[in-house]
Amino acid sequence: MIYTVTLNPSIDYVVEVQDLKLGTLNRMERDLKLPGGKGINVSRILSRLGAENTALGFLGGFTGSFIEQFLNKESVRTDFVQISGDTRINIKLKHGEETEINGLGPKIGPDESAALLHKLSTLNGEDIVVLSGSVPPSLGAGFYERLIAVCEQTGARFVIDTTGEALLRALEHRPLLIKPNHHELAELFGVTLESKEDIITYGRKLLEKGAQHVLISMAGEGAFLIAGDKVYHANVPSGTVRNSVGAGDSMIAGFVGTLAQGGDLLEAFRTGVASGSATAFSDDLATGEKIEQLKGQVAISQWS
Ligand SMILES: Nc1ncnc2c1ncn2[C@@H]1O[C@H](COP(=O)(O)OP(=O)(O)O)[C@@H](O)[C@H]1O
Ligand SMILES: O=P(O)(O)OC[C@H]1O[C@](O)(COP(=O)(O)O)[C@@H](O)[C@@H]1O
Repeated sequence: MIYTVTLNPSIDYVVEVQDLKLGTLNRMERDLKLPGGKGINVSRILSRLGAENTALGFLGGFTGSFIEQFLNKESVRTDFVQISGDTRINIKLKHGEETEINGLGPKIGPDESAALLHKLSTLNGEDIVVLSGSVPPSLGAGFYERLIAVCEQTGARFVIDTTGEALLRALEHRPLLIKPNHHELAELFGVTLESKEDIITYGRKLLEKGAQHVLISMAGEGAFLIAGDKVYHANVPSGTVRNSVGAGDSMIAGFVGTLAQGGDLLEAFRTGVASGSATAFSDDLATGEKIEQLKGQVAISQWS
């Protein structure tokens, strides 16, 4: 079973405004309320791809109820720890470009965090845990390491989608997969990446530091998969971008979901890229049909 962990879920409030003017009244062209948070996005796509999974994490307040009800309507299995605080709202402002304003998230108490750790302690070596998204400040930056320690005790493999120090610290625990985009890769090493060769050089360093598989996504520029001594490149299908929120999570879901269902590495890479692009071309996350439709347009070549 795949378990996604969203420590800091969100209602993604997608708002479209023409000619945004700060400091004055603007009226929305359209708005959309969606369940969000990286792990939840992963679970929604996994379910649409037919990959069995359970969404874990923290939910609370009226915002948490909205998310739980939305996921249940989509038959996404959930087992969230109910908390006293309100789950946050993240604003996704579309005004020609995309501006995101993400909330900090609610306070998580010690009993609440202990309840999540207990849920993870019941897993086993057949399971995959996807740790994804920001950590609410009250849990502390080291909380991902506590979750990883539980995975190591149970034998569950883990995927982590976070950035900076938390990602670097996770590498020595041999994550099954990490997926920084090329900007996050540059920030990780404090360098400017001038070429695709630079991206590969630094992507390989993540493998040397312990990651078993490294996906480097580059938005509309395609993606690299680095595994063992091989590097593969995929182009992205053509299409019109409608909402790229959740594209990275969709890519992770496509990759992990395919592996979990017995697909090989390149099939997983293909499905991951198709899932990311299909979401970018959708208002909400991609449907399974749209992902299948785009898979045929993903060309993969061995880079080295
Ligand atoms: N503009 C785009 N055109 C086509 N596909 C896209 C676009 N933006 C994202 N995608 C797809 O989503 C994947 C992940 O997107 P990216 O923006 O790199 O991740 P993240 O959301 O983690 O930053 C890409 O590899 C690609 O498959
Ligand atoms: O676009 P991505 O990176 O795939 O993730 C989008 C998700 O991440 C979020 O922006 C949350 O990100 P953080 O957890 O890093 O705050 C959600 O609002 C949204 O659903």
